Amino acid sequence: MGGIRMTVIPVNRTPRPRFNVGGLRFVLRSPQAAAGAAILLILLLMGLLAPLLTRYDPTSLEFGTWLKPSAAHPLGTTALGQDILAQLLYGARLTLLIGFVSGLVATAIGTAAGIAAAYFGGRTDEIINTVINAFLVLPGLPLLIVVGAFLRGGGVWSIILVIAFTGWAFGARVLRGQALALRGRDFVQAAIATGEGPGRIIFAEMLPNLAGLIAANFFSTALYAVLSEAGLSFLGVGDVSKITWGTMLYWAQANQALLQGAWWWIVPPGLGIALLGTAFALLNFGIDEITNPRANHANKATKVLRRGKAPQAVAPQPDGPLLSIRHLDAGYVTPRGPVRAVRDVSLDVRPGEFVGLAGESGCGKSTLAFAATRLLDPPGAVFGGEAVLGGKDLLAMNPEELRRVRWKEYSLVFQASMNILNPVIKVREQVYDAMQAHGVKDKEKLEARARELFRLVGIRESYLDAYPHQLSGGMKQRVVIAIALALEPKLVVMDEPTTALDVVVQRQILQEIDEVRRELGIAIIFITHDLSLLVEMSDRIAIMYAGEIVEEAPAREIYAHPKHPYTRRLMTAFPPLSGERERREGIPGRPPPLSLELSGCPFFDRCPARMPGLCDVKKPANVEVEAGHRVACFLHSPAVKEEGHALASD
Ligand SMILES: Nc1ncnc2c1ncn2[C@@H]1O[C@H](COP(=O)(O)OP(=O)(O)OP(=O)(O)O)[C@@H](O)[C@H]1O
Repeated sequence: MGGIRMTVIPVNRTPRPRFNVGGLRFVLRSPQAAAGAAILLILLLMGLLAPLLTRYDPTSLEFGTWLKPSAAHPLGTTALGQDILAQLLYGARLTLLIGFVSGLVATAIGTAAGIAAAYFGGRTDEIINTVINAFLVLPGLPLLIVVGAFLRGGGVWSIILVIAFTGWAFGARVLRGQALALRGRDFVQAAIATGEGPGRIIFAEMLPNLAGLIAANFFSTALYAVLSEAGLSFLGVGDVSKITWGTMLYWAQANQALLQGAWWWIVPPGLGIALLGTAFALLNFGIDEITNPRANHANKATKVLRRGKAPQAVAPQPDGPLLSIRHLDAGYVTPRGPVRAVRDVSLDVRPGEFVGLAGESGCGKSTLAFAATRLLDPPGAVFGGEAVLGGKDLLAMNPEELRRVRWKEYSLVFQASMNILNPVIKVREQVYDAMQAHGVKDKEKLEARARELFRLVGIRESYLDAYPHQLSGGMKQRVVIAIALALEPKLVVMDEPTTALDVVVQRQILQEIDEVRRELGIAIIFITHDLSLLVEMSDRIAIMYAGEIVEEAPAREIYAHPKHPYTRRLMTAFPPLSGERERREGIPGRPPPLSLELSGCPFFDRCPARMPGLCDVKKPANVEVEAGHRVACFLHSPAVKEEGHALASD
């Protein structure tokens, strides 16, 4: 199915941050993050409480030189007679500031560049990617030294700028790669298809999924910043008049502390840098663990609890169709001309009715469903006709009118719908979102409705707290069905909603769907290849062939007395509802290409009962041959048949 798969069910998300990466709860949940945070906190406190932890001024030269560690100077003194403990404590301030601020600036640049490149693509991506690559191929240290030397004398802020300027590109590249993958995911495509703006998509859909990566990026850039500052200072390129752990190492080296055997001058700042690096690395791992729900949770057993509920009476079906499709023409605009996948199709769906749509692969079922619900994306196009839902022609609505009725009046579930669930957002919020987007704000109502929906589709309520990956495919599809039902639409279009699932789960879900629609009186258009399934479930079945509806009748009637030769062949191609399984015949031949215009019956070439000179010359009209039973075949329409014969003998 080209062009239509991105269109989805009514998930409308509100842009709110869903990650509280810094939350204490999260830190406590990951031992690594907890250890990293503890080390960082200690180093931070060292800097902040420096005046309380030492009574010495770090720049004071009043002590003896090269003093070994002692009670008066626990870490000894420098060659100039400064107290090393005081330098270590005060040095933590600038070291941490440079690490954090450079990390933040570089991460912000990298994130903005990476996401902008991935989201906007095309020229924007080309330009940003070229700049990223240019920065990546420039050797890091020489670049740092050159820019550092250039900005020398600019103080701490110039160091921060230098580090951020040279350190953003790696993060940008990683972010771009991830964001590109994310942009192709169904839930982002869904957001685009439902008309969400770039800001909302980037901040509400993409950023939460990239939060782990961005956090990891921040900590690795902060680590890079601390090491770069140490390196620059060590080489004397930084501002060596300031006290940082890097400049401490510079002065120790400049005074040949190692040759003097003054290890106490080198070890403390070296250890400080190593500890800070360890803290950032641990936080990095921990945050990955926290923000990546897959890594965080073992895949739990996803046993589905089904409730034993007696089916209730079918909702009364008042006269008049809920959906009336009239002379719908739709298909695809291709370089080789239009493909007419839906040809002059008319079909009514009454309130509460279960209408099955069957036919071989490629006959236009999905195109019909998507076109009629105005969800056909380019290159798909509606060429003509109307689709009147509750008195309003969907095909004539402006985008705003359409947005108001879509999802509230009708929704859609298709085979890959479960992929529209955002993997990093709990299921509860995704169910809430659909309702919130249409005005339900009261938390209690939202929760009660979410629970009710889960009960309806047969999922234990506790799974509202789960992330999508914790659910099996069947459960995810149930969640999507629950969301599609959230606003109690009058019509739900289901395009092979269970095909990707195993047979047992398929059955269970289909029974649930049937019960739900009976309970809520929702009309359903159900598309599947499985005709025997449709016969069991549907009130009415429409058979499509080569873009046309060739037969339409109550389910039992079409099963017991199929009239169109194609329907008959289709029935024999499927196993019977009961009795022994036997080998089934396929239908020989292929349907005609939908790019062709056909003058006669589209089944002519494969029809065992074809009447040359008639069926290939004139198109049989779709007429009601018995109450509620329509067929487009000369064999079953005497009047038309006579007319056709007259034509054939002309
Ligand atoms: N993007 C596209 N460009 C051109 N032709 C397309 C495109 N998408 C679908 N088609 C054609 O439209 C016709 C109808 O496709 P459609 O998917 O509606 O059939 P279907 O009956 O739903 O098939 P299936 O059961 O396999 O999903 C097919 O012949 C298909 O090749």
